[in-house]
Formats: sequence, structure tokens, C-alpha cells
Amino acid sequence: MTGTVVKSTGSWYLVRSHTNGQLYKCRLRGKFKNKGLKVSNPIAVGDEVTMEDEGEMHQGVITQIAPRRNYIIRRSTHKAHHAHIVASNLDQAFLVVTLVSPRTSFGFIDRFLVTAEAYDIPATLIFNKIDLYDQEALNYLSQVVQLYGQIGYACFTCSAHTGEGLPQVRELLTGNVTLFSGHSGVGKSTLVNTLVPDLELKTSEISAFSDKGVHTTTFAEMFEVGPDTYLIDTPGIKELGVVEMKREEIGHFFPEMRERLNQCRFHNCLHVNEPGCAVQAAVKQGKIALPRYESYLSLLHEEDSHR
Ligand SMILES: Nc1nc2c(ncn2[C@@H]2O[C@H](COP(=O)(O)OP(=O)(O)OP(=O)(O)O)[C@@H](O)[C@H]2O)c(=O)[nH]1
Ligand SMILES: [Zn+2]
Repeated sequence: MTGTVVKSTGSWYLVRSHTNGQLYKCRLRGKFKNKGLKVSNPIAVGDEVTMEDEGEMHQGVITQIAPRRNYIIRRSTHKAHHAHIVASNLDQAFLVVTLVSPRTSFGFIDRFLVTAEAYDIPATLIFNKIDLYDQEALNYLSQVVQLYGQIGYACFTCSAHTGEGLPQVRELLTGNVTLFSGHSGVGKSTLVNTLVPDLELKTSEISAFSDKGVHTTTFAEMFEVGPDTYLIDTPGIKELGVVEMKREEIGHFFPEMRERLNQCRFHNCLHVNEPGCAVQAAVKQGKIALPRYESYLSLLHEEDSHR
């Protein structure tokens, strides 16, 4: 039978069967190669697999994996020099952010967006806790929403507490596989709780398979929200994932820079202090927002320091 992987620890995999809707704790049969990638988990959340029921206690064996549309990786926390595949076959990624208590930095937001660009996964910003915003904060919010909206990123505002804006967020989820990300305190858990029906039940169903004493909170988990609608929560995972970027590539992951790159005088322009640079000109003219350009520079310097 076939199924979707809903949790992957690297030593075992939880698969939801398409045949009977039941969960199976699976191991792998044979080698599953990930081209050019050393991974601690060859099978990831979101993978479509073929498995054999082993007959007892909902145990199974994964024998085949369907080709992935996309996938996100991070550094493995338990295996040196290995990557962990966070999730695969995603339709979109949401970053939950807040501008008050706590305030998500532009740097954090832009890193998420750059990573999503690199993986070619559509990204949306969800501004939560709007019930806490005073007039000043609301004005700031509309500036930030305008900034990212102009670049082409969908922005939504909501409050997990009052329920404002949640129907719109629900609508975005419908028919998609959506990964939820966000740094600590922004209310991601609260949001996921209100968006996934019977989350507590579903969580306990999944954790019933966990080995005693093993903390698995840093592994993504997939939940059904409705027909053909899935949400992937990433508890304890702060970043969307990691990508190895060449310095010359980084500008391509900023859409408002990307469209100007062929206007720079030098084809290998890094847009720092080169003459005839279309990006620097656009920043001076206010066509590229300064915080975005600063995020670009800090990513560039990070890559420098890795050399
Ligand atoms: N006022 C207000 N508080 C919220 C809202 N959403 C969440 N909170 C509160 O913010 C705090 C953090 O929420 P969590 O859901 O635990 O945040 P998280 O992003 O999952 O953070 P971690 O659990 O640390 O990863 C809690 O006290 C929530 O009750 C909201 O829309 N408005
Ligand atoms: Zn340039």
C-alpha cells in the first residue's frame, strides 16, 4: 500500500496509509540514496512512499519512495556533517511573525524568504497578535505589509486569540501542504492549535509511537486540516532550512534585486560598492527598501566569513 510520511526521526518513520488512514511505524528496506547529499533521514515528512504492512502492532516497511517535488534541509542535530530533510513536497511555507511582543527582526524574515526563494517554495508572512497592536504599531504594521507586499509576498494579519483574520488563513491552507515556521513566542503553536481540528488527539496519536525518553520535538510533524489539506508544524526548528549559497547567487533570491541584476555594469557585481550598480541606484532612489538591502549585505558578509 501507499502512504504519506507524517514524521521522520531517521531511525523510524511514521506513515499514514492511503488505504485505511491508519498510522504505521516503519523502517526501511534497502538503500535510499539522496543524490549528492549525506542525510540522517533518507525519508522525510511529506514523502509519498510504498510500504508493506508487517502484520503486527501497526509496523511496516518502506520499500519505495516517489520522486520529490521539492524538499527543505537543515543541519542534523544528532549526526555530524549530515543534513536532516525537514519536509518534502510542499506547496507553500508560512512564517508567523509579530511586530510586538516579541518583535521579529527584518533579518529573520528576510533569511526565511531567501531560503524559500532558494527552494522555490512560495512564502507567505502571517502577522499574528494584532489584538495587541496600538495605533502606532498598526501604522508600522501597514508599512511593513506594504514593503513585503510590493516585493510580491502575500501578507496576512490575524490574532490567534480573538480569531480575527483566521478564516482567511484557513482559506489559504485549503488544498495545500503548508509548512509553518516562526521563532519562539510568536504564537505559532497557538495558531496551529486553532487551525488543526483535534490537534491534541492527533499529537498524542503520533507521540504514542515515540520511543520512551527520546525527545523528538525537533522533528517536523504533518497534520490533516481537512480534505487534501495538510499542515506541517516544525516545533523547535527556528529556521526554514539551510541553503549553501554562492555570494553571486544571493541577489537572485531577493525578487526586487533579481529583476535589476542584468542592469549592473559588471556581470559579477555583488552590489556593494561597484560603479554602475543598478541595485545600489535603486536603493538610493528608494525603489529597494533599505532594510532589505541591509539583509542582503549581512547574508553576503556571512558567506564571506565562511570562506
Ligand atoms: N495577545 C495575543 N497573544 C497570543 C496570540 N497568539 C499567541 N499568543 C500568546 O503568545 C504566547 C506564545 O504563544 P505560543 O503559541 O506558545 O508561541 P510559539 O510561537 O509556539 O512559541 P514556542 O512555543 O516558544 O515555539 C502565549 O502566551 C500565547 O498565549 C495572539 O494572537 N494574541
Ligand atoms: Zn550591482
